[in-house]
Amino acid sequence: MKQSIKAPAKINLSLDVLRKRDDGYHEVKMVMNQVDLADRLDLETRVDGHIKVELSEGFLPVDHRNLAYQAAFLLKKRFHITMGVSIYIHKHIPVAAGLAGGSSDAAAVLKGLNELWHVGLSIEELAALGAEIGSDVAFCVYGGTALATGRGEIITPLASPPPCWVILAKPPIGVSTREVYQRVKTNRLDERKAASEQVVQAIKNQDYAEICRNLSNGLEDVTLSLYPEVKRIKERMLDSGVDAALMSGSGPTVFGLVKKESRLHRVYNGLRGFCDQVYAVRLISNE
Ligand SMILES: C[C@@](CO)(OP(=O)(O)O)[C@H](O)COP(=O)(O)OP(=O)(O)OC[C@H]1O[C@@H](n2ccc(N)nc2=O)[C@H](O)[C@@H]1O
Ligand SMILES: Nc1ncnc2c1ncn2[C@@H]1O[C@H](COP(=O)(O)OP(=O)(O)O)[C@@H](O)[C@H]1O
Repeated sequence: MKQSIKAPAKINLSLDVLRKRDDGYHEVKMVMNQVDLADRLDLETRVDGHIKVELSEGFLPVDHRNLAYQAAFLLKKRFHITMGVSIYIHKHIPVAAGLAGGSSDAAAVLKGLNELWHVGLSIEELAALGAEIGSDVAFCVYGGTALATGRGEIITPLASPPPCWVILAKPPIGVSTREVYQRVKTNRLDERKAASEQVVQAIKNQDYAEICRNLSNGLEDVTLSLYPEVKRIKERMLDSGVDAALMSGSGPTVFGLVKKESRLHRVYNGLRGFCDQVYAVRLISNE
């Protein structure tokens, strides 16, 4: 049995780092939204019980270090599945970019194998399993737009924001999420607490301008000071005429929101001369 499934990237419209926890993670509050830049995964069941991962490009491990492999392995072990799976990942999302490409691959495998292996788990159960793989996987299982709390694994679905274009610019560096969290200054956390609430409210009101005014990421200062080229891309993005710009997750991808399609080409072309990986995509709406 075969299945082809999309694994979309995400952006963080807000990311409040509330406090450091005793388990080493940080308590966060984030508004996340998927965008239509996606990997595609072809899954095919195997009777020999093995899990095999192949990739369209050669820079990622295909063994237990691959998050797609981990998802299949976890489901197989937890539910004593005898079948195996071949997973072919057509990689389109830049890696270690703050776009949750790996997490989304893991979520797609969980959802795909839940059907192909007839496991019969609910979305909540799949998200709980996903959280064992990484903090962003639960959101990727739900998809669309959501508020994420805890270490990012407690998901409350939200209405979709008003439609707009999203320009993504990814500088040619990889960022360690762990390092960025380690460098966040905890004494500045409380004053940022309100940003996600404002974004949630603006989404409820379908107020695009208010969403733009409240974009905020508590990890941005850390990555911008470590990598000045990310700061330059954000400045360039703002100069090019986007409505608002912010770094996604731990970076280094910077995204800009653009309402008017007539402005999109100018923004896109302005950034293309400056950065090799630029994408013009849309927000994905909740079904
Ligand atoms: C920053 C965010 C925002 O959406 O995304 P990315 O930049 O990775 O896309 C996430 O919080 C990243 O989630 P994810 O990439 O799944 O992180 P994990 O694998 O769970 O954790 C990697 C490391 O980041 C740190 N970490 C992660 C999540 C969290 N709430 N607090 C943390 O301190 C921990 O040191 C952990 O060891
Ligand atoms: N299928 C996968 N796709 C992308 N990255 C993966 C995958 N499996 C494991 N990884 C590892 O996960 C880490 C985070 O990747 P990714 O999810 O793309 O970035 P981010 O967490 O910044 O959004 C990378 O260091 C990468 O080596």
